[in-house]
Amino acid sequence: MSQPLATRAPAKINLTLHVLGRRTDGYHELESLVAFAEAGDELQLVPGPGLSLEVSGPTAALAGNDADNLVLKAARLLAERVEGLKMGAFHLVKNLPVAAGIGGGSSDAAAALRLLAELNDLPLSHPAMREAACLTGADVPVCLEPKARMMRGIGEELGPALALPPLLAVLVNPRVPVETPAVFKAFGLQPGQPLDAAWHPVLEMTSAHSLLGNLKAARNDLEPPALNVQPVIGEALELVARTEGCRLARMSGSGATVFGLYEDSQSAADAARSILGRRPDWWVEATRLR
Ligand SMILES: C[C@](O)(CO)[C@H](O)COP(=O)(O)OP(=O)(O)OC[C@H]1O[C@@H](n2ccc(N)nc2=O)[C@H](O)[C@@H]1O
Ligand SMILES: Nc1ncnc2c1ncn2[C@@H]1O[C@H](COP(=O)(O)OP(=O)(O)OP(=O)(O)O)[C@@H](O)[C@H]1O
Repeated sequence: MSQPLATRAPAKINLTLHVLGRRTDGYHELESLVAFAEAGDELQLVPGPGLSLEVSGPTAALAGNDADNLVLKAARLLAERVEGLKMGAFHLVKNLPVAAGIGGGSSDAAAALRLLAELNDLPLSHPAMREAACLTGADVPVCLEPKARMMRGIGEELGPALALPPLLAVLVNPRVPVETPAVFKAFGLQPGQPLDAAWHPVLEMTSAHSLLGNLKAARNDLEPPALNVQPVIGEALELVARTEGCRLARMSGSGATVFGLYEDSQSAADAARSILGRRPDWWVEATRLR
């Protein structure tokens, strides 16, 4: 039997997210500074005939039918574009909350593409790889090489990888799923409607302190509509903002996950402990962002 290949599918965090308008096809033009956490799912591929998926882990039951899993969708889309693509049996260990604004399914799909690239000696920059990523979902391209960068368009325009200063975060999810289309709908733009919301920062990467200054001047435009869809997000934001040493509390993606940023790992660890003390049933992770 061939050796299994393995990779981690880290949570995606939208440090900023500005909506620039709605295209006539209904999708929204975005501008987002994206980073990645240490927390994530784990994906393994045992090379062999055919394509299959087994899912286990704490949040496996919430991820829907295996047949509809984005891991299989991405693999099929790549197989349609690369003749004789070698595949195999995927095993996904699902740790991340589902429908949580941290791109769990997208990161899993991107991880599947990375493993197939490795197995087939394909570069990640191969056009078939990029196409399969875009067609799987808007957040998949940025997850393909999970490093901090600017993301534009509907998610397909990626800036160069950025070396972030140490950013210590706490991720908090109230374990309430929030569906992305419902939040975009609540944002309320008509197809074809532009918005004047561009954010062209000169990112200050020399220290966490200076980058935090940039981040504070930005927003997540999906926060107000997500709060309408799921008011518990407001509670999570308040709880995080009130922790000792919290420099910024914001929602990621379309929610409901909220992150707090801290200048040192002790403050982040203390904040995570304090939030979990108050909400023992919530998902809370202290993590560095890259
Ligand atoms: C909000 C973000 O998480 C920010 O990173 C992403 O834009 C969402 O990415 P995603 O979940 O991978 O999105 P998809 O699965 O491709 O699309 C789900 C739905 O979200 C809406 N959608 C998504 C991305 C985008 N730029 N504009 C949209 O309007 C569309 O209604 C679409 O039907
Ligand atoms: N591998 C997967 N992990 C999680 N959900 C999956 C997966 N494959 C398909 N799904 C489906 O995708 C939907 C969105 O789940 P996901 O966790 O990716 O959302 P999200 O974190 O809000 O994503 P995003 O931040 O990209 O909007 C769920 O309703 C789920 O049924």
